[in-house]
Amino acid sequence: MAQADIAVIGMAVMGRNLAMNIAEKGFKVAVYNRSSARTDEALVEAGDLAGNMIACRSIEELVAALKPPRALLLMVKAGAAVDETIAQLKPHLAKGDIIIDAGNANYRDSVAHDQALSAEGFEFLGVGVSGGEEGARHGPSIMVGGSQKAWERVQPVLTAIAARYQGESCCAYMGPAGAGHFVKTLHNGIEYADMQMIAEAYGLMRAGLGMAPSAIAYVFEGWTRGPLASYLTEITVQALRSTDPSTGKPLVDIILDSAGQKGTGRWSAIEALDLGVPASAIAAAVEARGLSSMRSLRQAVNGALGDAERAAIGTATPEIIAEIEKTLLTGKILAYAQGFDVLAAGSKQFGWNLPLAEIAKIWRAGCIIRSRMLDAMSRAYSATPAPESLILDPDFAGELKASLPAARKILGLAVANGHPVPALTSALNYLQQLRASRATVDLVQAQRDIFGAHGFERIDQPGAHHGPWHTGAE
Ligand SMILES: NC(=O)C1=CN([C@@H]2O[C@H](COP(=O)(O)OP(=O)(O)OC[C@H]3O[C@@H](n4cnc5c(N)ncnc54)[C@H](OP(=O)(O)O)[C@@H]3O)[C@@H](O)[C@H]2O)C=CC1
Ligand SMILES: O=C(CO)[C@H](O)[C@H](O)COP(=O)(O)O
Repeated sequence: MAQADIAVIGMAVMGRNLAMNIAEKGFKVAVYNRSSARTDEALVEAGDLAGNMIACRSIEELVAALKPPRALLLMVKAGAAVDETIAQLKPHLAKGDIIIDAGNANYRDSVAHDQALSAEGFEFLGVGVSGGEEGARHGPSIMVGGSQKAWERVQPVLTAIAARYQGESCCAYMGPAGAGHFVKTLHNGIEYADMQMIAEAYGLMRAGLGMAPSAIAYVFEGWTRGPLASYLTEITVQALRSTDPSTGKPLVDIILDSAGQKGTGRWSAIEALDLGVPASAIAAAVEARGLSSMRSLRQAVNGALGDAERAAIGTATPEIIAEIEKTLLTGKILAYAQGFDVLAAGSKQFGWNLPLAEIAKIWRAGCIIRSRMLDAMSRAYSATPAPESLILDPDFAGELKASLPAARKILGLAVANGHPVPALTSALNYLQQLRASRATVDLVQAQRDIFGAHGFERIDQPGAHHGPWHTGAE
């Protein structure tokens, strides 16, 4: 009998935890996985919650279990798995049924799915979900894109299962299809930058100040009570306090220094480039992960040029630690500013009218980049008119002004002493370029005109100009 409010397809980490979350909120959820063993495991793991779950072992069974119009939430691998699942579902669905892709899809795929499915009479939602396993189980941040009608149908479920920040649900409608996954992609781009900059600050304390992981954990723990308070700061403490049971060494020292990535960070950097918006801190973080995985090249360069001599940048005094905190704060504000600039540009380009203040609000809890700073960001974007950049919000401008001298000093020391700090320096250079009263591209314009007659504007006369360029010697 059709009795389930929603289906979840994909019983891996995210899907099974979302299903338990849905069941816990009092909804009936039909669950299905390509291989049934995972469905069985999910039901066992659900314990008492299994009473609100209907295990289905075929697509036919799944579709029959759902109340019309049927809502089917896919939580499978992004890309081909989504395409294949949609193709398998379609013959069994009726017009008006809703397919929800809640994985980390590329927003372009969501736009294409929406077009194809709506032409056949189905509804589509592209939904970004962030929070990992814990978030999926107890409250993720949820970014919805797609048809309004479909959103209204599933809003009670999605709003109920999302995280709450001071009583407000961290689930919101972002705009038409594509908007939800675009916002999730930029969430992950910011996530990459934040994580990389934390790792660079760690590197400065470890190799630059000679501190042990446990001592650095203590520093990060202090930072969880200040402006850097965030989930990522908290899990950094957890990571640095962990010990490898088999060797007794800090676990972080046992982990291969080669980072994985599934694509969302790279997509953020690509979208930023496509939209012509600088997102240098995000791009640097993506490149740092890519470079970390080029192990044979790294070894070859190390062998050819010798080990990088990472010299001390000082001793671990409270003063220098406070300066590193300010450096990280500077980088973090700028990375978020860049991420929001890409969102604003995408919104304009695609006519989405993305709610920037709302985005900052629903990122305050549940998601991986949840942080104290996002509350101030939601306030900043609630202003009328909204600031052109977060850097121009008086509170963030004040924070940057106060932190900038420390960031310059620390990053100067880092570069001079051989410490790689690509994301932090990218962020700082971005700001230094933005605030320079005169950029050095006057010379670039001169070069373009000399080799390509591209012309230039003068500061004292309107119109396009060429040369005259000096020729001959001296
Ligand atoms: N893990 C995380 O922290 C987060 C993940 N996400 C996103 O959520 C989605 C699910 O993530 P996660 O739970 O980690 O699982 P995975 O990304 O590891 O995907 C595994 C699931 O996909 C199914 N699957 C794979 N290929 C196919 C296919 N061709 N047809 C049908 N089903 C297929 C698997 O079924 P089977 O068991 O039969 O192989 C399984 O249910 C992904 O898009 C991911 O990027 C989003 C936020 C956080
Ligand atoms: O979406 C997420 C969190 O928000 C996922 O954890 C995602 O897999 C992280 O990306 P990557 O695997 O590329 O580090």
